[in-house]
Amino acid sequence: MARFEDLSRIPATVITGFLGAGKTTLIQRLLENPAGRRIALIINEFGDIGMDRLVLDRGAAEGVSCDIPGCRDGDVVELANGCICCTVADEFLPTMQHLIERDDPPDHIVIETSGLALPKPLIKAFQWPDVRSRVTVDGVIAVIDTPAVAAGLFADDPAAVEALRRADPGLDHENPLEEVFTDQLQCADLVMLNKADLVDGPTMARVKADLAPRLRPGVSLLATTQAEVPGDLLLGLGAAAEDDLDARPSHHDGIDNADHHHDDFDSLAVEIPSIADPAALQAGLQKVIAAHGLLRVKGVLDVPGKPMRQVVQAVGPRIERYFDRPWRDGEARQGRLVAIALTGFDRARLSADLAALGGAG
Ligand SMILES: Nc1nc2c(ncn2[C@@H]2O[C@H](COP(=O)(O)OP(=O)(O)OP(=O)(O)O)[C@@H](O)[C@H]2O)c(=O)[nH]1
Repeated sequence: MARFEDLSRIPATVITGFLGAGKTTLIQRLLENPAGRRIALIINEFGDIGMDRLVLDRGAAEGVSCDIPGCRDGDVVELANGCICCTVADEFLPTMQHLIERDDPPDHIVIETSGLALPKPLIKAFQWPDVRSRVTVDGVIAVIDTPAVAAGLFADDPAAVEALRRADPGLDHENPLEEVFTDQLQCADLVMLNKADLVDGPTMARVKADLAPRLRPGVSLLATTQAEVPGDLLLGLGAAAEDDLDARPSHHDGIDNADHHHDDFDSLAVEIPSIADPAALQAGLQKVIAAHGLLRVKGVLDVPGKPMRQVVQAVGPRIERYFDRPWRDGEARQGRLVAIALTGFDRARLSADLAALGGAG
């Protein structure tokens, strides 16, 4: 792949990847080690609730900055109205325009798409004349949850998928997870096989061998743990993806964005009272995740007597908890959990089950 810096335009890196694959982790790495670049970040959330801000916004004013060294006021912009590809005109383009017209424009723009977003409509937005003259898509990075892929989470009936693929990569899959996953793979300039620590060597080799034929020619697969990768490798790919859209097939080529299938997924948030025993909550959450088939849970907890808030992260059945930062002065110590699942779950029951976890601790 040609590497060049088009100095007349600001490079933008689009980070895609299914829910919980490690996109936010990658962004933390990039912001901590920006390789000398001033990076502006656009975050896109699924649903109304800014979940990633929970992780990234660790200290500063709401949604405008974070406390990672080098991150300036206004460098983090959050688009919280659902799928970025549906809000391009209303939210994304004005945000881009604002960033590039600043007196001190960033050296690089990083866009984290929601784990359920199809990347191609977003890249198409870079063809918008005002944006195209000032910004180029330097590269599309797909972050992959390797253990989830190894466990077959995204697989439809393999024979049917294979037949579809041979016939037309733009055809719908039966499984909406597979559909999002395939679109993200086919749009990528670089694929990170993240969570390498959770699979053994032969499994990683198998996933690599399975995915390689599904990528566009020349796209590399990179095994990573905690999205650890040199910033220089990610930023500066020089892909100019907006000029190359036809080579990136999508399930929704030729389909009006308004029609696309984000209604396959839904989110729900509940407030959780102070929790003295987060381990008990975790055990309960494990059961709720299994009972409702939740794809992703993220949130914060208030543990009485602790100055720090506790973050809860669940990707499928795997749950992580850690204290990330002190509650701020004047900040309500309010716990909350956000869950994402395939549409069709019993909202009332899930809501009750999650709320009941508040009694667990
Ligand atoms: N074991 C392991 N855990 C990881 C790795 N990378 C990320 N995680 C964990 O996986 C969870 C999800 O990571 P995120 O970076 O929030 O994932 P994301 O893609 O931004 O998730 P969404 O915002 O839901 O789309 C967190 O608990 C991370 O700590 C890794 O390489 N190994």
